Amino acid sequence: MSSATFSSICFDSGCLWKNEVKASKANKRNVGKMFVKCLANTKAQKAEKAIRIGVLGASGYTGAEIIRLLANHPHFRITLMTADRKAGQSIGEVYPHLITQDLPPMVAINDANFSEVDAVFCCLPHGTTQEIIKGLPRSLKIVDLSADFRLRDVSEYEKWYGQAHRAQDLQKEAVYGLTEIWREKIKDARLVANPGCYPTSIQLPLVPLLEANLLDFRNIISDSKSGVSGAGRGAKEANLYTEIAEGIKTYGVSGHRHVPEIEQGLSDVAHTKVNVTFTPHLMPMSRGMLSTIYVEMAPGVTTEDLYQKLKTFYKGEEFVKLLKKGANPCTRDVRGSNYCFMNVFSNQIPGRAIIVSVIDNLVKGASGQALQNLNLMFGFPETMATLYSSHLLSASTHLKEASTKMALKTQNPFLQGFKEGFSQCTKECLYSLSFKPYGVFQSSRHKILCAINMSAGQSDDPGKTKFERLLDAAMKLWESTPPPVKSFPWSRAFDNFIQLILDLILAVVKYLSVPLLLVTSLSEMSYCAYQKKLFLVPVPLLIGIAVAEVSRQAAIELSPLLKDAEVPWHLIYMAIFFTLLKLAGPSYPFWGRILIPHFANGGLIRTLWAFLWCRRSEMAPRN
Ligand SMILES: NC(=O)C1=CN([C@@H]2O[C@H](COP(=O)(O)OP(=O)(O)OC[C@H]3O[C@@H](n4cnc5c(N)ncnc54)[C@H](OP(=O)(O)O)[C@@H]3O)[C@@H](O)[C@H]2O)C=CC1
Ligand SMILES: CC(=O)N[C@@H](CCC(=O)OP(=O)(O)O)C(=O)O
Repeated sequence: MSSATFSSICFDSGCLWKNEVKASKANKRNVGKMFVKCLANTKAQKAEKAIRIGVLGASGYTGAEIIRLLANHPHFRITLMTADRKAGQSIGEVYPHLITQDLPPMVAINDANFSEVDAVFCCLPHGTTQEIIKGLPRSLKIVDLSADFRLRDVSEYEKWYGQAHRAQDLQKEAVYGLTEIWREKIKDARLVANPGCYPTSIQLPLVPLLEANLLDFRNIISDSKSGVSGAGRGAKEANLYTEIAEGIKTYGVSGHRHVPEIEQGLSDVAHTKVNVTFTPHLMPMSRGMLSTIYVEMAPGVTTEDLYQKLKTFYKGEEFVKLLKKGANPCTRDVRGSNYCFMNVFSNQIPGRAIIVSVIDNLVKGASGQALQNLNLMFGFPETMATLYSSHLLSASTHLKEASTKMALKTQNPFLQGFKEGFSQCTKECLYSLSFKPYGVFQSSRHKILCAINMSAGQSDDPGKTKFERLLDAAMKLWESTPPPVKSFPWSRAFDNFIQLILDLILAVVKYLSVPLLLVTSLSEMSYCAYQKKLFLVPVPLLIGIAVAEVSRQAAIELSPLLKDAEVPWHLIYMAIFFTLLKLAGPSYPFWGRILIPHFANGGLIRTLWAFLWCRRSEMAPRN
């Protein structure tokens, strides 16, 4: 059951995109030689710069999710994929929804050439993973999705996983990858142990509360439910459709191997041994996870305190959202996305509260969080290729803050790209983010189409039938259009249009900035002349040029990627700084007015020179 359902969901979300790609392939054949050559060059340039990724266990569920997400990543390129039973097959044979991706065939792990990769996602069964990771070159960055490096105490590992740990040295090096909690450590890690899905859904709401001493750490109960894909794709009798459908069951009631992981994570932040009663349930659904957590509050603490704590703790987090009060988190709303939605409820028993969290076990519970982590390890924004608003229609009904953000993201792909690029660069400007309007638009459109398709296919929302009819009508209209209209490269034309507008803006800024700078400097010089200090002007001017040059070099030294970045954020910040300094000119005291505007002019001259004239323009369309 699980595999069939899973594949069909993946196919649902991928099929429109597949048609898009098919269409664009057909279009490509129609464009002139020059354009093809230009595209080929761009592709080659991109390939040259890309970070090469290996997906070990690509034929499994989490491997397939990594591949789906990486399709939208501007810097990671899959160059190696391994499988066991399915070695030798292409990814399209194993997962039809991934058929359009241009990827190498899967090879057996023993045939893998690890010199072809810079980093790996290890999506292998626990136990197997330790041996394999032990044999990998030390130059590789690794995100391990299995449980093999999650428990610091190797005797605990042996107790719960039934075998001795065979890579104890590596265990010491591993950093636990619950991104929102340990992101500073993850940034510097070489080996990240990605958390289990249940531990993710339980720790995300509890960590802030335990850290702030708001809970009684001896009295935590989590009743958690998982979709069947949590058990992997391997055939097991217990996971047959007939065994799962129309029923719910508990398993691992007296002890599940995620208990020590959850207790380790919670004890770390509570600074005392935390015990948890944890009961997992298997649900008749292919993906999704819900944890209902019963807690005893510390004396004097109220449900409102818990709500406010979570609200402040996760303020500004892209992937962890506290719902508005009273709203029930639902697995369907996070399906296919990297979100964790949560809420806090009061209980009629005084001193007790109930917390509910939901994730998609394959995304935030596995591959999405893994990609969030590898992004961090390479200094990229966590949201790169992980932003995927999954359930367009129902999410907005009760998600106050997140919904507006999501709506903005899905309805205005250009704004989404801009926001993603700008805010992340502001936050993490160590590395430049490729601000590629083409790629942003195309990948966002892919996301929208997937989201629309998923919503239309799976939603119980009343708007569904109306929406489906609308979609049908649009499809029919499209079908009846004459072939020349259909084969016209609409998407590329639109992309070119956007690029043209951006080029125009840049040209205007470029040629307007010179006269503006000249005119304003003249007025500043006339003030100096009036005060009989004109002879001093070259001094601050030259100092300004020198300071700008040193700052520019320092920024490139700190982050070499800035040199070839498509958006030179360091120069933009410098230009803003010098402009503000200059604008304040008339309000400076006497000597300030004589010296500072000319210093700013010097800085601006050097910055604009570097930005507008010296930089190689790489704004070429993404393939
Ligand atoms: N599923 C989930 O929700 C989550 C899973 N995880 C963890 O992630 C890891 C992968 O899980 P998942 O993708 O679900 O598992 P799957 O069973 O779906 O996939 C396992 C993958 O590993 C390959 N494989 C199996 N045995 C070997 C071996 N001896 N040597 C080399 N490759 C092998 C399989 O190849 P082939 O198919 O060709 O046999 C397949 O590609 C597991 O450790 C799991 O515990 C973590 C969080 C959530
Ligand atoms: C439904 C189901 O079987 N789920 C799995 C958990 C999946 C997961 O997170 O597993 P890892 O710890 O292995 O990474 C289980 O309970 O064992």
